[in-house]
Amino acid sequence: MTSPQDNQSDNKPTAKLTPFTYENDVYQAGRKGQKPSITFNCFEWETLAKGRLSADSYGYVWGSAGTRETDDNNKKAFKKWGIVPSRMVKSDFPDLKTKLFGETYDYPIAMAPVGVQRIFHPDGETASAKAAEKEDVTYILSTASATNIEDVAKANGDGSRWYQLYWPTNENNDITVSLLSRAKAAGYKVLVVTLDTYILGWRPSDLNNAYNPFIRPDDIGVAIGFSDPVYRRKFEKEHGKPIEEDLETAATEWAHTVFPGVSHGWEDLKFLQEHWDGPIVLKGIQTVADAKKAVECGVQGIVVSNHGGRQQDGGIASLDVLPEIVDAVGDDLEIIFDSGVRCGADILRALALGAKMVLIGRPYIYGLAIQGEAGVRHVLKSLLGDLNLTLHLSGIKSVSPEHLNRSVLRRTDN
Ligand SMILES: Cc1cc2nc3c(=O)[nH]c(=O)nc-3n(C[C@H](O)[C@H](O)[C@H](O)COP(=O)(O)O)c2cc1C
Ligand SMILES: O=C(O)C(=O)c1ccccc1
Repeated sequence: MTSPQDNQSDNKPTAKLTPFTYENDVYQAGRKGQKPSITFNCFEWETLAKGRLSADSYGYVWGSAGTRETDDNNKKAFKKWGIVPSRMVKSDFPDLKTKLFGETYDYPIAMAPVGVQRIFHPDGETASAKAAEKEDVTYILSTASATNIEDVAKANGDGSRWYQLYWPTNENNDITVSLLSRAKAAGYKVLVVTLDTYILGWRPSDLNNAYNPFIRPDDIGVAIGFSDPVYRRKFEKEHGKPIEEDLETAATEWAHTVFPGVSHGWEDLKFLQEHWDGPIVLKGIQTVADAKKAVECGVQGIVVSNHGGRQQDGGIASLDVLPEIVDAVGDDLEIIFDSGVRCGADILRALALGAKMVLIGRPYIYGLAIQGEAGVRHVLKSLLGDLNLTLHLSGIKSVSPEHLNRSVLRRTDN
């Protein structure tokens, strides 16, 4: 990636003729007869992944709730906003840096928490976390991961990482405290609490395959539970044997611990705030009313997300609720966005509507399925390269709200 600069004098066009961009590398390699090993067509990543994965695994990542209406709406919503370019803007490549929670992040994208990644590639989360570090993109680790908190931190090295909590409901909260202290000790800086998944949604593709990777005993989605000292002790005390002697029961009980079928309430947030001293972000907010409750509770951020349409059918697009939520609480906490982002223009649109950061879900998992770490890196570099050029060719100097805001968009459906 180019390192963006914005300190050029105002009266000279200064964009470098041969920037060190991904596309430039690819075109240069082409002169020597080398063709890229993975497509640059972002929609074909899904098709390629389908060719590589078992029907069960592909169905799991592609799957959405019910009739897929929420997922369809997510994708259609981006098309309702056209990007209107400004001309004669003298500037270098845009500055992609974004500020959240008092920190500067190199890029305005992060990798959404996605569980069970070893069903997509044997290297699973390790490959994704390595790719994240190499591309300077934040990795968000899911509680439903196939790799434990400490091993992912090791793979991520000096990279930026956040931890996503599926919030156990056991009586005295000791498992929650254990997960939080492990995440803190392993260098995860921000706690993302997912609110929309206290039970998995109605997913016809998984039902047809009779497939739920999370309840398998081969530690595909239970690595964090199985490696947790508090959960291990609790299991042993209750069953009189270690987890290893009854993986089946241990997996089922862990699933019930983190997906209890009942939501926590707003009042419970206090407990997390007492046990986590960094920023807390609530993922899954879709209404102004809930966004205001998040402000009242004193959390530092929200992810406007409908889980990529995987949880509730018949929902509206996550992008459609973003502007009203930004208008209501944008000055009070940080707003992050996900659901349906597939290309650079989609990232641009979500940022223009007021998000400070955009999470990428399925696309990087398709990259993982196609070529492990290299596949994830390809997807990240492609999305950033596409974003970079789309901004630049729209005459937008940076992703800060000063330059990238609603004035660059026009509704196309009225
Ligand atoms: C296979 C898969 C597993 C996921 N697992 C989690 C998870 O463990 N925790 C979570 O908060 N969200 C999870 N999500 C939702 C993503 O974090 C994100 O909200 C969603 O993928 C965004 O939509 P998109 O796929 O259209 O980009 C998962 C999504 C997929 C596709
Ligand atoms: O599939 C999902 O969307 C999800 O959040 C999840 C839940 C449990 C295990 C793996 C992923």
